[in-house]
Amino acid sequence: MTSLPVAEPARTRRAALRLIRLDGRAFAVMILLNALAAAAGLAGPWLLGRIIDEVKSGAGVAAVDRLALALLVFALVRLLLSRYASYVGHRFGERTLARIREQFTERALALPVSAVERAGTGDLITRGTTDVAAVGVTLRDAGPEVLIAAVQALFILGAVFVLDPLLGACGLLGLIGIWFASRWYLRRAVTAYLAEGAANSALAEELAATTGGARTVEALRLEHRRLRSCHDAVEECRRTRLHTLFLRSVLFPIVDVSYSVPVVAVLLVGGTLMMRDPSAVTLGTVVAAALYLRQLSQPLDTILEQLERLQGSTASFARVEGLALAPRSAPSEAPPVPADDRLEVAGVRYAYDGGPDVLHGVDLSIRPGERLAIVGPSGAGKTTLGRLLAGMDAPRTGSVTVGGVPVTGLDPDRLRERVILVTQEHHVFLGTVGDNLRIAAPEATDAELRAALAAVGADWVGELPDGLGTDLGHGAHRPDGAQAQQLALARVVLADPHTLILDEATALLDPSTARHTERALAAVLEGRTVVAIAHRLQTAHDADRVAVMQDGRLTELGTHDSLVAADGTYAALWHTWHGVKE
Ligand SMILES: Nc1ncnc2c1ncn2[C@@H]1O[C@H](COP(=O)(O)OP(=O)(O)OP(=O)(O)O)[C@@H](O)[C@H]1O
Repeated sequence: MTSLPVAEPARTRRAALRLIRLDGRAFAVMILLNALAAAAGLAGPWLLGRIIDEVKSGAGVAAVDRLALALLVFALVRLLLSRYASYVGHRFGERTLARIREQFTERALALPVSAVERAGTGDLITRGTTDVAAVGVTLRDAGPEVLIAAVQALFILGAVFVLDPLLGACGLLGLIGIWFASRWYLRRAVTAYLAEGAANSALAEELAATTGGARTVEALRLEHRRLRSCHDAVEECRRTRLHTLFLRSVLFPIVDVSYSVPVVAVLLVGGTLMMRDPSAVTLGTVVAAALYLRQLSQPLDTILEQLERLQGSTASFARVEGLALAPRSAPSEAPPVPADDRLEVAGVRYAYDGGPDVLHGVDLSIRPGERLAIVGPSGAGKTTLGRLLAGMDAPRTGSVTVGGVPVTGLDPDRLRERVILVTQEHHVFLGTVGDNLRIAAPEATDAELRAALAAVGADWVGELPDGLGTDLGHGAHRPDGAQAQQLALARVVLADPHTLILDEATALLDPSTARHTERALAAVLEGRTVVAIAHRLQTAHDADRVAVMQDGRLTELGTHDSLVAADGTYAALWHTWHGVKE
């Protein structure tokens, strides 16, 4: 399985800056308001210092009252400013998250089917849900909180330096412990938390597999083996959790002690200075500086707490942004128009994900209106050729063209009008019956939808409470396998392609469903070019021509009768199958 790309750090940074620029005004207002709130917060300790000095110098109650009132006013101003700042910040976060979601949906829809198939839909879903949500939380909470805390910490340190540069230097020196401890921690935390997350996922997977397959486990007496693997998974969870706990148990005590160090240093140095020369520094200044440094623990705590989250969501954002690096399916400018409906395969070689070639130079010309069956042993390359014919993948070398134009060069709408691959997977989308059908023909009228449903024998739609307007899916009408297939085939009728690539759509169905589908299919095939990847030789017998594939090569091509007469591989297959039938 090949994962979808992940953006490298420089690209992730550029994308983040682009998002900020798109809502630059709100971002600037948020920063400004936070800075003002932080500045208002600085008044508290300074005013307290002033009160102490006023009391010491014997000033009256009125002076102290004035300072106390100012203290109250600044506290109120700070509260209002920071409230408004977080309101602006949250709005900025939600708008940006909406932008990321829209961009993600756009990019996901532009991905070629082959890229999603190779990465597994799980990867795309995790990026679209867990990763986008993690980025959202960061944008709304962690990001602004860290910014606010950083501004506050800077202002507080600045204030101590303004009060007295020597006391400021003492405060700064006291913080060195935090700097080293957090660097030590952050270097190890990412891997440790990733390992813990992976161990949790593995345990969940083990438990789900054991409970989901309980009957099989019981029938095959696998209890001991399952218990052992669950036990191993639990043990790994414990081990990784203990490691992250150890990291925290080192960091937090050091940080807690380090918060007190600058305060103690300021009190010691300030006290010594005062005793030596009372005019050098006042008691109020020393107390204010100590209070400031005490206040510093709050923003620093926030920064440390959120840094981890920021690291996690940076990884998430790199995965979300990585989608931009995936190949896009639709060609952008002036898509070419096919001259006619002839499908040509010329010198096609194909390899999955840089592996060995599984098609080794296939040439095939399919006439409009013809029915061609492709047969061959399992792994011969029939499905791969079918996917290339339907434009779901491009050949490594050689070409697959319709009317002279490469099928992968057609835009999706035009390709849908030309070639459609019909497989056994029939997805029913959330929405009404009409919505499910209009995917293939957005402009179709209700009458056209009904005609398509009638063509595939989907009479059941007429009996639904709201007909075409009936909701399908959870909590609404849930179509069974046969009905889902009829909807898929009605979509094909509506798209009206001239060529159908049929991956033996009925081969894996139960007999009653298969009967229904075969009737519907016969109606759909009428008047079209059909390339059937045949698992049953009856399909080959009924076709105009049969192509035999072996080991990625087209080894025989001709009518059923001529191939039987030629007495080659097809004849042998036919006789074996016929023999088995009789
Ligand atoms: N997604 C994939 N990744 C890597 N190799 C693949 C993939 N799908 C098919 N192959 C390989 O390509 C070769 C051709 O497979 P393909 O499915 O086209 O054969 P097939 O004739 O359709 O077989 P079957 O009748 O079993 O469906 C096989 O060797 C198969 O293992």
